[in-house]
Amino acid sequence: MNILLNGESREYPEATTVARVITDIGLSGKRIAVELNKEILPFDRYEQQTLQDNDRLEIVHAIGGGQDDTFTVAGTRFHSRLLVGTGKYKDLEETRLAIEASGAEIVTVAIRRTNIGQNPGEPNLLDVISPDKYTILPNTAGCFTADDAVRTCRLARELLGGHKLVKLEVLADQKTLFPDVAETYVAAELLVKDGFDVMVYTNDDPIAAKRLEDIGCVAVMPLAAPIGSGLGIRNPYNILTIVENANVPILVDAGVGTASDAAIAMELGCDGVLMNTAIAAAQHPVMMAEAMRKAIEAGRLAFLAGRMPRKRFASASSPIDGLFL
Ligand SMILES: CC(=O)[C@@H](O)[C@H](O)COP(=O)(O)O
Repeated sequence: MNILLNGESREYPEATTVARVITDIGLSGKRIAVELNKEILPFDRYEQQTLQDNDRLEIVHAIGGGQDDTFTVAGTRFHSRLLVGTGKYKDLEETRLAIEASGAEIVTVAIRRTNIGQNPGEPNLLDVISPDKYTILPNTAGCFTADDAVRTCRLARELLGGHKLVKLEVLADQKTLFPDVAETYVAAELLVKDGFDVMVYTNDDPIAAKRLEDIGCVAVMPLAAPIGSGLGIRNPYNILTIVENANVPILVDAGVGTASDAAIAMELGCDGVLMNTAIAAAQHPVMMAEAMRKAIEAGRLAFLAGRMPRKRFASASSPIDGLFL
């Protein structure tokens, strides 16, 4: 039988249990949580769970602030579930400090608006955000057609020496900056055929999200609200449906305004959140970057822990049943 362990295929000659896989990879005895086919099995509840052919098992070390709680995009594992942009900062030093405080490992760069080598002689973002330290995620912000977006990704690939991971966004109009989903499909198909690993920005529409996954995108990134609006998650039920249907990482992208918005995205089961304005436009960007890092970790842990069911009526916090009064 075959299982997918943290995104990698693993063969077993016969049916096996989660406990056996954990022993095989040297983690027995540790307090961990696992995700089986997107469902969290916290702590010790997975032990005797028998795996089926093609089950997807993610190992999640939840204890200790998510130190080893990783997610995988295009075969690379990342510890930080917070992805950040580089626009709207006062200067490059503030950009550097905020990104450092965010703990982000993936940093997105608008190729049409940021110099990463295409304008020699001008300040180069890569001098402060080094590709040796961060995974640079070129994005196609400012592209309104599939052709433009594909051309921009190819330019990024040249500038970054064969880099395959890109964030595709094809926008429909200046006022809303909502994605043009039809053009996004076309661009995604062309880029996937051309060998790119495509993380794709889209509406909070479960049908569009699934279609982009089927096209071969390595991650799907539904908006929380319009880019730069800071309105937070407008449609949590759609985000939840997208997460439940997905076989690739789902990252909320755009419209987050403050730390609680980021935590809600994580509590809904998203794999991560990408944001820019909420940090860069805060009164204290570096402080907000740290708040966002903590919110992402707290939201993730709350998701793993599993929230209590909502109830319509009260139930006493200190039950007296069984007490002799
Ligand atoms: C930086 C980037 O890629 C933006 O296009 C992204 O969508 C972020 O949006 P916010 O600025 O609303 O966080």
